[in-house]
Amino acid sequence: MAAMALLARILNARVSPAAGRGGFLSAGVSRPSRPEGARLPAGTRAEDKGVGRPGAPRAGGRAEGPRSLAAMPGPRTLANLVEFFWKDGFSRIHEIQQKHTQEYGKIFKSHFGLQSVVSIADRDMVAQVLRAEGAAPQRADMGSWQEYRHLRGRSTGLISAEGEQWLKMRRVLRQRILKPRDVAIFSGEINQVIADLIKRIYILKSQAEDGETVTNVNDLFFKYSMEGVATILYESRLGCLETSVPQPTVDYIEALGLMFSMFKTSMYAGAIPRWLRPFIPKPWREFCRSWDGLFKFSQIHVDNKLRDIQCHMDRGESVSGGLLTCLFLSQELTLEEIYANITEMLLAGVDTTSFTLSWAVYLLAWHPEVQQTVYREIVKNLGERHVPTAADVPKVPLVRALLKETLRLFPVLPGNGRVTQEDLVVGGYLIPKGTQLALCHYATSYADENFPRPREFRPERWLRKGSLDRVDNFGSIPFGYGVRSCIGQRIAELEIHLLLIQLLQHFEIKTSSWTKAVPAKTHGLLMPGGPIHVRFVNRK
Ligand code: HEM
Repeated sequence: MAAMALLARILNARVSPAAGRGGFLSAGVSRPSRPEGARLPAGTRAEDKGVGRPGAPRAGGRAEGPRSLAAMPGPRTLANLVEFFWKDGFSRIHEIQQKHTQEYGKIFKSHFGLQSVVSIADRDMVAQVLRAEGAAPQRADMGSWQEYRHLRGRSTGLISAEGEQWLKMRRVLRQRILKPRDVAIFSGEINQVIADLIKRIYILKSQAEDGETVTNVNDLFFKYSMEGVATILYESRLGCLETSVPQPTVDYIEALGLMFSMFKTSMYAGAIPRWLRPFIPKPWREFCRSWDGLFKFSQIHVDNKLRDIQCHMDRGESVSGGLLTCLFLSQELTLEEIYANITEMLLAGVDTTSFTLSWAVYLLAWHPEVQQTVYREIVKNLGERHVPTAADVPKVPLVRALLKETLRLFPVLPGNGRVTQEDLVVGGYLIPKGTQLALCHYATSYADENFPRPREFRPERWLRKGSLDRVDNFGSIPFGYGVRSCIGQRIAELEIHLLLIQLLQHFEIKTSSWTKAVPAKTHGLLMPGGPIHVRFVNRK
């Protein structure tokens, strides 16, 4: 299914190859103290080794300047075109990150037509770029998103907005959903959705040939994620987990599907200059059509809720509620801003969560010993049938570790983007203001120096050994970092933690004769490259 594909398109498609052979153990990111200096071979300069400040005098006394982008290694335009368009590199962006990192090193430059992108596949450089960001970081050029909104008289939402407009909306939403305690109040609603999902699993099992296998679990988790996030965003149920799904919900799923199926087409929508549109109209037309569908759906549900609130107010009753109610009553956002943000959050919150759940279940099925350890912790600390709430999650650290390890192995957004807002020196190179950076999270997630035995599924690597132990690691930041990080992180975590606990309480998840090894593929997001089939065996 589709959703966050467009955000991911922006974030990933620009993530091409990453760079420079070996070399950069740690690289400084700082504002350049002077313009481009003399060029030295990569790996020989002080700041390449992370031991010099740009512009600082070297041991011999002469100040050494950063190298220019022209000196940065990277794949040539033609090689990139062949890789992406001829060899369908768009579905292997995650692998290409690793390949290019090996070929060119941890910082490298790629060209896509007129645009060049600097890719960074080093944990410390990523950390320093993100720590150096200003008040309103920019992820990528959102011109086509903004143009659609302008055309239809719509507002931008958090994903598509920039500058002051973004800051204003982020400030409002941050107060409501950014902290775990803000979203803890939704445990009850999410648990109702989980109860429906578990009922659905029993129904699907009863229809299965072997009485246990659920085929294509992502279909199920897509419905769960959509229902879960909509419960929070719209404060109402959509009926995704019912046997017969209501028509507007079916229409919305189709609009998402359209966006997903035309992933490449929609990429071109932004890339094709306006003057060419009369000659190649399809990408832009489809892009608008799918946004029309997504906005329409959100508007129907937001309006329903607002009418309901208005009725209560007209009767003089006091009104309280969740996110939408608060947004409406506080009047900090205009109605158009509410529509736009709810639309973009729904778009961002469905596939991301469902792919992560699919991978978690896949990993548990293939690693029964890990599953058993997690299950034992749940039974010991929560009990066999205790319905958990957010307050219970810290009592089962292995469940949190399971999610972190799943997202390390399968980061839904294998790469992220930033446009530099001032000149920076990264890895010894001067990166001018306005450069598109691609942060290669997939490559850093699989780097030995960040995660020993990186291919192994070992949730316990995320457990803290003591209260002072820190397991944060910029090698794996699946929700991003800093002021522009994922606003829905706590919602996603709540949905995933509560569901994993209850799934394991009810079922032992096992492979079946239909279960195959499923590779990851990039289709905007990093997703299962084939259907995942597993058995849900009832616990005694
Ligand atoms: C496993 C689930 C999820 C993952 C892995 C994920 C990951 C991400 C990442 C990596 C970013 C970019 C952060 C950055 O640039 O630093 C992002 C942005 C965003 N996410 Fe999520 N996300 C998930 C679920 C959700 C959910 C459930 C929602 C909504 C309820 C959501 C809403 C957003 C929004 C609105 C943005 C843009 C924020 C901004 O620009 O201010 N995400 N997400």
